[in-house]
Amino acid sequence: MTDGPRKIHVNAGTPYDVVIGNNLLGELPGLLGSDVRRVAVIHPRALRASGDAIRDDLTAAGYTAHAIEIPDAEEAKTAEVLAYCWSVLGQAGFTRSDAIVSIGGGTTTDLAGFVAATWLRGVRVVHIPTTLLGMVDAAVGGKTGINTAEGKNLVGAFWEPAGVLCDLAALETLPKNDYVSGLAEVVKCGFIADPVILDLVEKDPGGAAIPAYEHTEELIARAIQVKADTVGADLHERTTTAGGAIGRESLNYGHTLGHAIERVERYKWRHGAAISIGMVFVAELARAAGRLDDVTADRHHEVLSALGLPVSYRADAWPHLQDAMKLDKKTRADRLRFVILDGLAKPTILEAPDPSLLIAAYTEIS
Ligand SMILES: NC(=O)c1ccc[n+]([C@@H]2O[C@H](COP(=O)([O-])OP(=O)(O)OC[C@H]3O[C@@H](n4cnc5c(N)ncnc54)[C@H](O)[C@@H]3O)[C@@H](O)[C@H]2O)c1
Ligand SMILES: O=C(O)C(=O)C[C@@H](O)[C@H](O)[C@H](O)COP(=O)(O)O
Ligand SMILES: [Zn+2]
Repeated sequence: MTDGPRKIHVNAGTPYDVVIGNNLLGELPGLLGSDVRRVAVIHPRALRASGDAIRDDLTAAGYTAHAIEIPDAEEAKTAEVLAYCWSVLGQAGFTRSDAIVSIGGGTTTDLAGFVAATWLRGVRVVHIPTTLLGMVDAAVGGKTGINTAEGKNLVGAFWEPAGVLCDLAALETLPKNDYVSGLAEVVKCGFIADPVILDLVEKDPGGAAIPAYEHTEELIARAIQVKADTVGADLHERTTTAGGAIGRESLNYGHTLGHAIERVERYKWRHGAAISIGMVFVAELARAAGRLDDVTADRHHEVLSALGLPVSYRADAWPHLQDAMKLDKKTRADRLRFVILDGLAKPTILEAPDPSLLIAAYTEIS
């Protein structure tokens, strides 16, 4: 008897499943539903062959299918690429009963999800993430959007997929630094909610850094479960209170500084590399604020650097980073708000920390 694919249910606004396994394309027509006639398959340049193959399968199954090629990586998350996709849909006569399929990494699912959210005010979308980061994070939970010159993900919408298909074979062609970048989000889930993830990575960090690791599927499933539970409880990121109860904002652990680094680097860095530094920074911030114990704070630097992720950044960049952090989505009025840990798996918000604490924390990582 062979094991079937694993399914993680996301009980958010419109419930759906994240399917993890191999050869999952047979599930696609069921997720598209019976009304759909036209399908646009949005893929990055690097996955042209996969995008074309899905388009051809859909055509053979009776759909009118189009492949829309977008740039690789962050170059896809722009207003120009968004407008290009809208024009293809318009020329192909896409109606509200038609659908988008995304196949690619988090940049593709973010862009394609936003295309789906905005075309005719919303059409069905199915994500087929092909990076580790896409599988464990970007394709799940309905955050979609693009970057602007002023900051990361500044324009977007919550738009949930009808389903997510994680074909593990896709990870075999992923460059190693892209795979390791995805591990940063996996480790994030370990720190904010599921420390077993940290144990599994620390057992053999060199092994964990490649998809053939014996615990890869468990790491992926655990990280998706953290994301599913979190967005299921607070889809629209509304429940965090000044009193310390924290909802979806916990998934932004390490992202306040991380997104600022991405902007300073003009979106040339991988997201996971930037948030790795961001997580070490907030661990130091929490330690400096007397909120986090030394063992847990040190563990950030240890586990992330053991995976080959960056844990420090240029000292002279601090003024630019401070500037970029002002536009973080968690900021309220002029008050910066950081997700920190009060202990392992105890995320909370540190509101408007004293500038001396911020400088102390940045000094530790620069
Ligand atoms: N919406 C969310 O909740 C959410 C969560 C986390 C991250 N994100 C976003 O995700 C983005 C990062 O995603 P990413 O790390 O997947 O990067 P990515 O989408 O840029 O993919 C990395 C590179 O790998 C290529 N690629 C993708 N799959 C491949 C495969 N199987 N084989 C070979 N090459 C492949 C891509 O074309 C790209 O060049 C960031 O923009 C980040 O902001 C969004
Ligand atoms: O899903 C969430 O919520 C997250 O914060 C997950 C993050 O890993 C992700 O990078 C997300 O895109 C960041 O969202 P943003 O609202 O800070 O742009
Ligand atoms: Zn992220």
